Amino acid sequence: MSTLITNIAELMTQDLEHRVLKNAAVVVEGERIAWLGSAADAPAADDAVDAGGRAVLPGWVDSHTHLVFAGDRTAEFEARMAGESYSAGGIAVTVDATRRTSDYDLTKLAMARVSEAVSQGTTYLETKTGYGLDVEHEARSARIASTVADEVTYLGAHLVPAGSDADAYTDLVCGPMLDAVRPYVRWADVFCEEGAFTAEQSRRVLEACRAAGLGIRVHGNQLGAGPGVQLAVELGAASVDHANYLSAGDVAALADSWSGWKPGSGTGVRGTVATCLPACDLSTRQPLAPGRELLDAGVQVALASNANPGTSYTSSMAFCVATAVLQMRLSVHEAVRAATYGGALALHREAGKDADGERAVGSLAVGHRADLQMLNAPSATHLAYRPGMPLTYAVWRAGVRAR
Ligand SMILES: N=CN[C@@H](CCC(=O)O)C(=O)O
Ligand SMILES: [Zn+2]
Repeated sequence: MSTLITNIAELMTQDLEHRVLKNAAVVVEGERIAWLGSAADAPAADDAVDAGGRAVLPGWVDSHTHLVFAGDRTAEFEARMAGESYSAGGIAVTVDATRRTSDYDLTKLAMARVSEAVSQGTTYLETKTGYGLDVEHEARSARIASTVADEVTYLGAHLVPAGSDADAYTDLVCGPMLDAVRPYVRWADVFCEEGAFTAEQSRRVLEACRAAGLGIRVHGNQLGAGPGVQLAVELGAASVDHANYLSAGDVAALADSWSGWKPGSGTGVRGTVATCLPACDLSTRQPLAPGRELLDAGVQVALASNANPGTSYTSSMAFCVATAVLQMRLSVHEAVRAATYGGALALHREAGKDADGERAVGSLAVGHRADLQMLNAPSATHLAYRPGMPLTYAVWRAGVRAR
């Protein structure tokens, strides 16, 4: 079954050549993109959709969310808006509520959050554990996450639970807890920050998880300068997320990590993506991550929602893109790229693999997964020009119409 989507005013491909086509068309066949180009040259298909002069771009790749949780942190948010600052300790409130929620209810909550994201144009989504913090509940979160998200990250090292010794808890994270989550996860993460895990503890977690075959990522430099970025680069993490407080040395280390990468062909050795989380920065009143500076230095940048109940209770990637343009000084093309191709790069899914039939996501090209969104607007510029407007008009996820 094939579908021709035609009469597209602007097709922002985010492919390796950064092509933006006018008066374009796309053919979707099964789960893949079978053809794209000028509408005048489009081949016939079983079915046709008239875009009516709207814009089409890749679906958002949200490479950083925490969706498996229960409970509410409105009071903490209100206190923060009244002047209090965010601290890692708030995580414990969500851990408590999450542990007290049944599998069925927790799954329903997570599924509803994924649906919310998809209805706003997200077509590929990562989510993390991290609100279980004991072997039983981390394994449960990982299992539930694996039923609702495309990619699952083990974040047992989110917070040292009250009453636990930090080093003993780190041993647990590196040992029995890792064994219990291992069947469900592809990535491991650590919150390397004052009040969470030290550099030494973070290193132990990342090394143990890497040895177990997981890809690694880091929450770093969110609340102040710290060792997260350097550790992430040194250990070859796929991404360091937050990256608000960066020294010149941090930016240089991230840039250096990309020296073996050829952006024009998408080949070579990937470095560490800097994943900026602007919705979180606004909600915690932190300075926005220096996305402009990172791009100018040659760092590959992603934008993600960081949807979670504490610091960023939104899965709106369009909001992140608008903020990146309006306040972080990215161009629309750069911001959309960071929210699509950048996220895919941070998840090592930008190129796909022939061997297991895994298709590339985050950009539009023949053979890639047919993950597309159509805006109720003639160009992607409207994402920033009309911030906050409900511009998602249609969504295809792996070739299936999801909205
Ligand atoms: N920074 C650490 N973890 C989350 C917040 C989790 C929470 O406060 O519940 C984040 O990415 O912002
Ligand atoms: Zn996070």
